[in-house]
Amino acid sequence: RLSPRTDSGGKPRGTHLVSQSRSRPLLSPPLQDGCAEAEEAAGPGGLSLVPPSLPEEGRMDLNPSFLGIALRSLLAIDLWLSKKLGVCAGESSSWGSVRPLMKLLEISGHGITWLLGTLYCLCRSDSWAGREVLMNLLFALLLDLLVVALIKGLVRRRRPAHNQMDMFVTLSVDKYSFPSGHATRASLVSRFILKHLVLAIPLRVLVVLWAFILGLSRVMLGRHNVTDVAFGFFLGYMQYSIVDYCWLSPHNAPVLFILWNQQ
Ligand SMILES: CC(C)=CCC/C(C)=C/CC/C(C)=C/COP(=O)(O)O
Repeated sequence: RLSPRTDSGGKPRGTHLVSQSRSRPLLSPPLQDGCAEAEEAAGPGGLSLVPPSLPEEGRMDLNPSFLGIALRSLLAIDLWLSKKLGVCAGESSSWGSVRPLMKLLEISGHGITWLLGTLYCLCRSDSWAGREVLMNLLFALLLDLLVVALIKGLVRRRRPAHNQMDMFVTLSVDKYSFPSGHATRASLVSRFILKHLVLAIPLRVLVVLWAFILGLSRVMLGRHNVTDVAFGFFLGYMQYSIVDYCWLSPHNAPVLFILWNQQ
């Protein structure tokens, strides 16, 4: 049933759907007391104009904002595309045979791999310059874990239904999918490497390719929706700017470097 939406002065502002049934609403929560009269006034099952006494919960807006429509459309496209691209989500999926390779890629971008690798290199490093870069990489990785955990805990977006939760070592917030921690790490680390390591062009291309394929593999494995990965890339890129801005050096963080030197 359609009824006019009114402002506080009783002037019509838009149109709402009102539930047909009082006991079991079709599109909205149960109608409250004030709505009963509105239903009576509407008569049996027709299009009608009712008085402005409907509570907000009993209405469904039929003229949402442009932003609302755009966001809903984006979400629908995101879910549709993510499902289509989730070709390695299970062994029986169309690309199920490449799943082990995708899981290998997953480990290459895992937090533990990068933390342990950086700590190992830090222990082996015998130059101040090397130690400075690695100390900042460690800081970047920890910052990334913290930021991603905070956002995942706040947003609480569920992982896609077709995902199998068989990931290598996860934190409790990793049951959520927005943003992709692998994507943030991939873009943060690759930007870091490109800035601080002197590499030949083919190796630089390989670093960018690794980050891109790692992001894509998250969707192909069914771990994430496309928007989780896209936002993850953006977030990781921005996180590097924070690391660059707060760059730790023996001048601004002498204690850190002296302590490490005594290990
Ligand atoms: C120091 C410390 C808290 C280490 C924890 C390392 C760890 C277990 C990180 C989890 C990495 C992970 C599985 C992230 C999830 O990635 P998504 O791409 O699936 O969001």
